[in-house]
Amino acid sequence: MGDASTTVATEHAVELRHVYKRYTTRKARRGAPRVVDALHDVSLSVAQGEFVSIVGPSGCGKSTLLKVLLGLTRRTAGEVAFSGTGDHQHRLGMVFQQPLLLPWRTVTRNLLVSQDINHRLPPAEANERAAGMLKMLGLEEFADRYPAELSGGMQQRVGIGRALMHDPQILLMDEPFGALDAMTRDQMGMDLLRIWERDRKTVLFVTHSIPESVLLSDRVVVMTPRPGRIADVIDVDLPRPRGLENINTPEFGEIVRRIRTLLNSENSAH
Ligand SMILES: Nc1ncnc2c1ncn2[C@@H]1O[C@H](COP(=O)(O)OP(=O)(O)OP(=O)(O)O)[C@@H](O)[C@H]1O
Repeated sequence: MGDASTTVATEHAVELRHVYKRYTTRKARRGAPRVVDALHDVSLSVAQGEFVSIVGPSGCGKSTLLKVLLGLTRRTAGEVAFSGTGDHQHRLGMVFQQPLLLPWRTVTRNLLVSQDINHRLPPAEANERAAGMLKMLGLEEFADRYPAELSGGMQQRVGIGRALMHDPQILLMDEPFGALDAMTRDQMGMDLLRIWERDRKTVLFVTHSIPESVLLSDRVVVMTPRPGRIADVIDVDLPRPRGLENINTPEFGEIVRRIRTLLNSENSAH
C-alpha cells in the first residue's frame, strides 16, 4: 500500500490506486473503538472529459470517495493522482445535495462568493463570468433575486454554477438532484448533460438512481458496502446526445437491469 499522503501525476483526469479508508470512532465511555471500512481497495481511473456515476446502497462509501478526492478526509492507504499541475482546490468543483446558498446574497453574489474571498480574477472579468454563467443556466432574469425567491431546481442550478465559476477540471457531484421532485430532477439531468456536452468537464456523479446514472454517464461504478468496494464498472455505450426519450429504449432498460441485478446479488451476498 502507498503512503496515504502521496498525490502523484497521471494522464487520466483522476486516478485512485488501491485506496482504503477506515473510520475509527471511539465510543463515549471507554468501549472498544468502532471501525468502519468505508473504502476497501478502491482503484478507478477516470479519463479527461468522462462522465462517471457512482451508485450503491446507503453507506457503501460513495460520499467518502468524493471526500477523499476533495481532501476533506484523509485516506488510510493508497494513492490519488490527478493530471497536470495546479492546486487541488482550483482543480475541483463540488456540488452537494443541498445547494447551500447564502440567503442574504443575490444569485449573482452567490456565484461570486469564492471570488469575493480569494479575488482570483479582476472584478470586471469575474462579473462577466458570472453573467455568462447565469445565461448558461437560464437564470439571467434572476440575477438580482435572493435564494428564497427561487425554486429548488433553480437553487441547485446556482449551486452548479457556483462550482463551475473557477473553471474546475473535475466536477464532483454528491446526489445533486436528490432533494428535487422527479420532474425537476429529470430536467436538471438534461441541463447537466447540456452543460457537460459544451465544456466536457470530467464529472464524478454520485446518485441513488440507477436510471439517472445510465442516462447521464459513460460508465457506472457499482459499489457495495461493508467493506465499501467496487463490485463492477459498467460501460454505458448508448449514443449521445441523449434525451429523456432514451429511457424507454430496450438498450437502456437492459443496462439498468444489469446494474440492478449486480446490486441485488451483492446485497444478498452480505
Ligand atoms: N466521519 C465519519 N466517521 C465515522 N464513520 C463514518 C464517517 N463518515 C462516514 N462513515 C461511515 O462510513 C460508511 C460510508 O459512508 P458514506 O457516507 O461514504 O456512504 P454513502 O455511500 O455516501 O451513503 P449514502 O448513500 O447514505 O449517502 C458508512 O458506514 C458511514 O457510517
